[in-house]
Amino acid sequence: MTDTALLVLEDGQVFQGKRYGAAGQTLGEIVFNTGMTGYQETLTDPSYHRQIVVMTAPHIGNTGVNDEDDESTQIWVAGYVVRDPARVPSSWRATRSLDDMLESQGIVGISGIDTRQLTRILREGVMRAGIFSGDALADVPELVARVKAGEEMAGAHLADAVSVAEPYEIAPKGEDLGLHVVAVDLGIKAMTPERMAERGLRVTVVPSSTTGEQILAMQPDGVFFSNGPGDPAAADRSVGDLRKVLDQKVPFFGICFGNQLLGRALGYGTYKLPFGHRGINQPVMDRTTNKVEITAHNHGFAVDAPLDGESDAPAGYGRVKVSHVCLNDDVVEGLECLDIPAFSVQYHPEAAAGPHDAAYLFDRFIDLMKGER
Ligand SMILES: NC(=O)CC[C@H](N)C(=O)O
Repeated sequence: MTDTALLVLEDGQVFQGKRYGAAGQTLGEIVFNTGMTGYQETLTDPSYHRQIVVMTAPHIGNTGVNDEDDESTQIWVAGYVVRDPARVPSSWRATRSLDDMLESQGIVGISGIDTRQLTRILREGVMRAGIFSGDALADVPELVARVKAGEEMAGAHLADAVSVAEPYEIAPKGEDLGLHVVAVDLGIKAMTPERMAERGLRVTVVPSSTTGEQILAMQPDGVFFSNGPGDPAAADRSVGDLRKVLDQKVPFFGICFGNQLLGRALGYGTYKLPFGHRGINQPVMDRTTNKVEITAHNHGFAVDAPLDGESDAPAGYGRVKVSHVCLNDDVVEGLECLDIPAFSVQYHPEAAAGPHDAAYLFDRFIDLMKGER
């Protein structure tokens, strides 16, 4: 079987490379990630469901993969595009090569791509794409037609496809603060409840289908909505569940998709960014302390809320402040409610992978639950 693979963009542009991971066909929205490290966490982040991920860092796989850094039980990216994969992985933590991990989970990838040129194209706007190798190769017009028949990310509701089937509990590690958080899994990364447990919280992770009433019946001290794939505009059910929590003034914290859902629950709109933020090197201003933090991002949508001053939540939850802003493009990166105990960020304080600058947000959640804000 030939090792040739083709990456085909919806606008008809074609890149030729070599099979990386499994051979076959995959379709998805093609997006780029600017992280220099953390490929294992990226691959297993459920928010990448249905996306083909291009790594802008040229060398991928250098440290192989290990048994500790998965952010969920499987790889979620739809396909993987790299420039120069490591031939010999080297790390004392590695248990296998990245190529092996991709292949064993049937993830179709491509290597040898000029990812710099590709990223310049995607900065004009993300689009649908496909990777084809082995038996899936065909002539280019046929492959473009398959790509165009693929699903769009706008309008996609994907949280239920990645969420857990049954609730599970994570016990506090170290000192028990006696506080219980119900964390709704819309595509949660493993490190998020872990960061809470490390601070002494008891966390019950529940499926995305858990209703607002069911959440409240657990009498939580705080409610958390996780990151997750898909278009927040298609998540009306979760917005309704969240409003039930906000109505009862139960302390709330949201990350990424959870931030977009808080935005929607407050009555703001969301919109699709031209190419999104993905990587572990994104500058964000915390407008409460005026400190700049370097943060981990993975989002293609954002909340449309007034940047300056306080605004009245259109859905009637009192005053809201945009608490964090991305310094690259002024995109809303955090919301803080001033009259109800709720806040959220668009980025990833759990930092897996990524810098730990934003870990204080978990402490803010604890303060909110203790009524100390
Ligand atoms: N990581 C996330 O939660 C992503 C949220 C949403 N799917 C987006 O792309 O913006």
